[in-house]
Amino acid sequence: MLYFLNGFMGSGKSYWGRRWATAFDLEFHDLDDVIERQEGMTISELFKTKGEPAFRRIERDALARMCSKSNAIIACGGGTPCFHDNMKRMSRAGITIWLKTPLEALVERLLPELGHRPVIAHTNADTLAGFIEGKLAEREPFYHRCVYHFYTPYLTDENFKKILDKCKRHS
Ligand SMILES: Nc1ncnc2c1ncn2[C@@H]1O[C@H](COP(=O)(O)OP(=O)(O)OP(=O)(O)O)[C@@H](O)[C@H]1O
Ligand SMILES: O=C(O)C1=C[C@@H](O)[C@@H](O)[C@H](O)C1
Ligand SMILES: [Mg+2]
Repeated sequence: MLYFLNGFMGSGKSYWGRRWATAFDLEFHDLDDVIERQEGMTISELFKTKGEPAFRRIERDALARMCSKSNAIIACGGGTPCFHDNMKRMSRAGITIWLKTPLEALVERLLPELGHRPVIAHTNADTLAGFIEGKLAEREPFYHRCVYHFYTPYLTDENFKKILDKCKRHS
């Protein structure tokens, strides 16, 4: 089975994905890392040199390739479910999970990282929270389409294990 972790930047997709893959013996793929390796540049450089629409096409194609894997956790990019037919594709290929994180935690985690995240690079300590709030309003309808919603302050390994066990019972 394939498990797709979705959610806003800084919600912990890479953190939990890596951790659960190790704990439950699954492959782990981080879509942003896959793209950076393939393109030979960072996501920030990709946004600068090719622009966001080109990045979104590269992201769509990388996701499509991930969908042919099995027994893996895929940590998606923060915008992945919001572009092209990515949400539909993930829903068809496996289990979609939304990692929902409070605004305050996102601000605290993202503030030191502005330089590595092109979507928020233009913000600062005064404008980041407002910008995230607006983006979340835009993106939550997509995240809501995930089958499972995990509120990250209370998240444990056991939450993911329950999904794994359910999938095993149904396979
Ligand atoms: N439960 C947690 N405990 C401690 N640190 C955490 C936890 N969840 C996330 N973090 C930390 O918060 C930061 C952001 O998490 P992470 O990089 O996993 O987010 P992401 O959802 O993959 O973001 P992006 O979409 O930008 O790739 C990292 O420094 C990570 O180590
Ligand atoms: O939220 C977003 O749109 C993004 C999140 C990151 O994971 C990267 O995929 C990229 O920086 C875009
Ligand atoms: Mg990540």
